[in-house]
Amino acid sequence: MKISVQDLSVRLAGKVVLDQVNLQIPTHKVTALIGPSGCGKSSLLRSFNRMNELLDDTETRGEVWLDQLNIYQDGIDLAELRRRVGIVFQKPNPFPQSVYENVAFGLRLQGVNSPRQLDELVEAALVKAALWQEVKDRLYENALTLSGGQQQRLVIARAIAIEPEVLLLDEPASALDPISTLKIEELIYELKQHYTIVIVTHNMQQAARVSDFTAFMNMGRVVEFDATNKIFTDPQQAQTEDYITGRFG
Ligand SMILES: Nc1ncnc2c1ncn2[C@@H]1O[C@H](COP(=O)(O)OP(=O)(O)OP(=O)(O)O)[C@@H](O)[C@H]1O
Repeated sequence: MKISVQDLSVRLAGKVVLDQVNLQIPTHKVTALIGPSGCGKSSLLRSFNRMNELLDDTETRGEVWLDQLNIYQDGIDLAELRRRVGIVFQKPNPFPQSVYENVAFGLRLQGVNSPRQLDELVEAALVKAALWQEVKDRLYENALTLSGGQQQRLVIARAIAIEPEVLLLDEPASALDPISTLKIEELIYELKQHYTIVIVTHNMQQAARVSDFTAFMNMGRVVEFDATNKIFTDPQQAQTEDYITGRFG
């Protein structure tokens, strides 16, 4: 297991958004979080690198373990935690700087200063993000001139340049056209060889295509967690079945 969630409850502005969640996220697999709008998928995802705390008035109880580290214990280095557990959001958010600089930025913060080493690591990250061929002649153009799908792959390159162990993807393709979505899905398939991936998606076909395991959530709880194939063909809970057959949500 890469991440172990134990009795995790989260309140945002006094409202319970996660209620005693227990979940085990397997290493080097893709785990999808699905469920109706507002059920707590993003809040659960953000608890894996303590991003909920960036919001006002949050309260977290319970434990989240990253390997042997209890990430909610006192004295955690949050910058290092967020290096190990990177996150990509729905809307691509590259910096308004060059393609190259978007990827180099985090590397410089990690202390990589040699131009040759930076060049190598930027290229490697863009290759891994399946973007290199499209941008190798545009490295010094503003990242905002890329298409939305390219921008999202750039953001993924930026996240993986600093060698995270876990990649959190919060609806990474929902703002993209079908072809860009397919590219992101193919990329997820490649990336799971190196990273543990957790993806929030509204799109059940997408969850079925890209994930190995699926957690179905409802009203702040994990109702059912199992192999994706099992969840979509033989769910054990009536609520899960109702959701995947489109009876609610
Ligand atoms: N900053 C906030 N302050 C207070 N409540 C919030 C905040 N962000 C989210 N919530 C509430 O927390 C609950 C869970 O939200 P969350 O975004 O985790 O759900 P979700 O399943 O990801 O939803 P969606 O699929 O619509 O994105 C919702 O009821 C939402 O209204």
